[in-house]
Amino acid sequence: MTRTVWTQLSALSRTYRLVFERYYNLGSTSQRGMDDDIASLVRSIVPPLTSKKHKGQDGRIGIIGGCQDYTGAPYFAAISALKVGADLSHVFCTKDAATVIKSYSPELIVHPVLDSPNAVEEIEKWLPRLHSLVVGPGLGREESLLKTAKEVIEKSKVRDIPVIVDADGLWLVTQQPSVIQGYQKGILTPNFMEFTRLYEALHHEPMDSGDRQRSVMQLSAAMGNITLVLKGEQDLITDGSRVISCSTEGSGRRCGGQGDLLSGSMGLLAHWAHAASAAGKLKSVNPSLVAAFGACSLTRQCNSQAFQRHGRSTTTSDMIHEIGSAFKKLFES
Ligand SMILES: NC(=O)C1=CN([C@@H]2O[C@H](COP(=O)(O)OP(=O)(O)OC[C@H]3O[C@@H](n4cnc5c(N)ncnc54)[C@H](OP(=O)(O)O)[C@@H]3O)[C@@H](O)[C@H]2O)[C@@H](O)CC1
Ligand SMILES: Nc1ncnc2c1ncn2[C@@H]1O[C@H](COP(=O)(O)OP(=O)(O)OP(=O)(O)O)[C@@H](O)[C@H]1O
Repeated sequence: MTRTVWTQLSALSRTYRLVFERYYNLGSTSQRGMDDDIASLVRSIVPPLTSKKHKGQDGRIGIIGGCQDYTGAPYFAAISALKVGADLSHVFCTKDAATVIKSYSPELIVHPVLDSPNAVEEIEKWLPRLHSLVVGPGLGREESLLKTAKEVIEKSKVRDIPVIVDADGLWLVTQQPSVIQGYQKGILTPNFMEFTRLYEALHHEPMDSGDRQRSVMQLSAAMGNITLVLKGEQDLITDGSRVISCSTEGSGRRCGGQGDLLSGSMGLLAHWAHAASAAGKLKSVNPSLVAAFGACSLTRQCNSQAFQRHGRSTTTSDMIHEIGSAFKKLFES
């Protein structure tokens, strides 16, 4: 193990250090142990279900996305947050997408404001009530919508709200990295295509796709050590100082919308992780890494369970049906 790695490890809590020592010392055979150890950190952030709480205390999540072309993506993200355990899930979308999204689910609170002339003010009104924000699922790439998303991210940073940036939100970050650069409660969740675009925009040279671990570390560092999840056969999760991989068994099924399940559930887990950290329950661990690992393993477990039932016909809706039992298996057993 290199000196730099040891130096980084010395700053970590005993629990966290043991996790990484095990990983480095035992090599690939320790992946299972590593997964178990991080899963136990995820378990520690899950708020207990008690009769002492009122509606809203376990999470109020906002999704910025949903336009004429894409209504499924914000729905998948918002309903996933609810199914993981959020109390309220809000979608801020364009006017023509709103009725469609409402018709999918009476559980969601849908605001048809994203293309209104005072969109930022309309959304800002809700920010004090929101615990975290997911920006991008089904947002589209229209200039005015991206400008609104940018201003909402700026306002969320001022309020110190965790912000997950996915899909078209990553298109925005590729054009203007400074919108989220260095924000420690920000998490980016690119697929390989989105990652490559962002990498090349930041580094002004083609990426070496043969060494993804190095590339994710480099991109996170260039983004001010923001947490980054490169999705793929293995999900690579980093905050620029270390890489955790999540390879919970999924399936060969790659239907659209799985990334929305991931970002929606990560929105809630990021809130739980930062709240646990602020309460001293998650010491010396980057809460964003714990949230990211939790959401990746959950998504993949849902994929595996849905595939066992539906095989080739598995869709994201089938995966969403599995959230309850997958979560229980991973984090409550
Ligand atoms: N039901 C709905 O409403 C859904 C709506 N959605 C929403 O759609 C919007 C656009 O999102 P997007 O990801 O489709 O757009 P974009 O970045 O142009 O990528 C497309 C190109 O990238 C490539 N590609 C993708 N993955 C790759 C990989 N791993 N490795 C390599 N290449 C890869 C692929 O290339 P191809 O294979 O076609 O050559 C493809 O051409 C966004 O708002 C999102 O939220 C989705 O959430 C789905 C469900
Ligand atoms: N080759 C793979 N093997 C196993 N799991 C994968 C693979 N590729 C992606 N995944 C899982 O699927 C989830 C979504 O990743 P994906 O690459 O489909 O995102 P996306 O393209 O952004 O999705 P969306 O269709 O919602 O836009 C991730 O949690 C990841 O773990």
